[in-house]
Amino acid sequence: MDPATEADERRVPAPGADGDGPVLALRDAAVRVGGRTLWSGVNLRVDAGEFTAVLGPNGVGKSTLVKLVLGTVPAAAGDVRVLGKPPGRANHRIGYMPQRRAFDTSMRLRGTDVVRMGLDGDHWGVPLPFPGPRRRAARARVEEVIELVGASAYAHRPIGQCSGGEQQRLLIAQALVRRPRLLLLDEPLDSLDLSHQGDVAALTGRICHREGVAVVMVAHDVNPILHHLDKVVYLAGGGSATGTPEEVITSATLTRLYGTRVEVLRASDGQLVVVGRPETTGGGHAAG
Ligand SMILES: Nc1ncnc2c1ncn2[C@@H]1O[C@H](COP(=O)(O)OP(=O)(O)OP(=O)(O)O)[C@@H](O)[C@H]1O
Repeated sequence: MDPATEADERRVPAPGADGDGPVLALRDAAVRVGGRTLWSGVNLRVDAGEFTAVLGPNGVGKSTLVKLVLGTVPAAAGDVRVLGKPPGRANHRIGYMPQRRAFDTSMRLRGTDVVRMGLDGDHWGVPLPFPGPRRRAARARVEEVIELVGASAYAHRPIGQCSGGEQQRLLIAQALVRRPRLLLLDEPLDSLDLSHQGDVAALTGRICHREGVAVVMVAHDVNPILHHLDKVVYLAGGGSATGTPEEVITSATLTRLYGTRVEVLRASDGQLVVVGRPETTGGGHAAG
């Protein structure tokens, strides 16, 4: 970590302590990629300690919303603020876990090395030559965050030998190691079995609500995270709906967004099933 970054981190106030401004605010935002508008009119406010899901069908532009927040895709319209600044200016306070990161079974890097990379930035696998006290502080923070995500038992193993769920926990630890105020997770539940989905969802909910980190998670299926969520932004048909899951995942709202009759059913175990979405080929589909 360079000295400027370290100084920045010392200045990082407790969540909510630097005024009442939102961690993330989109007002009438739109994005264009490859010459076409993916979505427009998106409004979203995320505060410290709030867990928000970005939902919608494949290819609608969920990952692009994350890239907009990171400043790697520009807004075509509207206003976007991240910790009060234009996108890209506060990235050192954002923990980002991109979509579909998997490690080859032959990968020799240990889990602790992968977490440590969150501190070392671009120096993949080559720890920076920190002087003694900073090296000790870095090591302590890596251990702390590994404990926070419950990965102590396997963090010293080569990451290629960890299961998908274990790897996801270590990647969340990597995203958390610099004490971000905003955590952006792009489909972290993808390719996990149901039990691991539940574990990672609960872990994310705990980090968000107990540590005060704002979380924005792209999800294909809302059900594993439903009970932890404060808010959803549902993208479909070039538009969006934002609100609590109960407000947004309804037959009326999704019918309006998709422009065709869509029905939301609630199973006896509380799971949501969306029937009749345009890309749905079978009898039903988990909500998301
Ligand atoms: N740089 C680019 N140039 C052209 N098209 C792009 C670019 N980036 C993304 N797209 C297209 O924009 C659309 C939205 O992509 P995005 O990855 O945001 O969707 P998504 O909702 O996250 O999809 P999925 O659920 O399948 O991951 C896709 O059709 C994609 O091919």
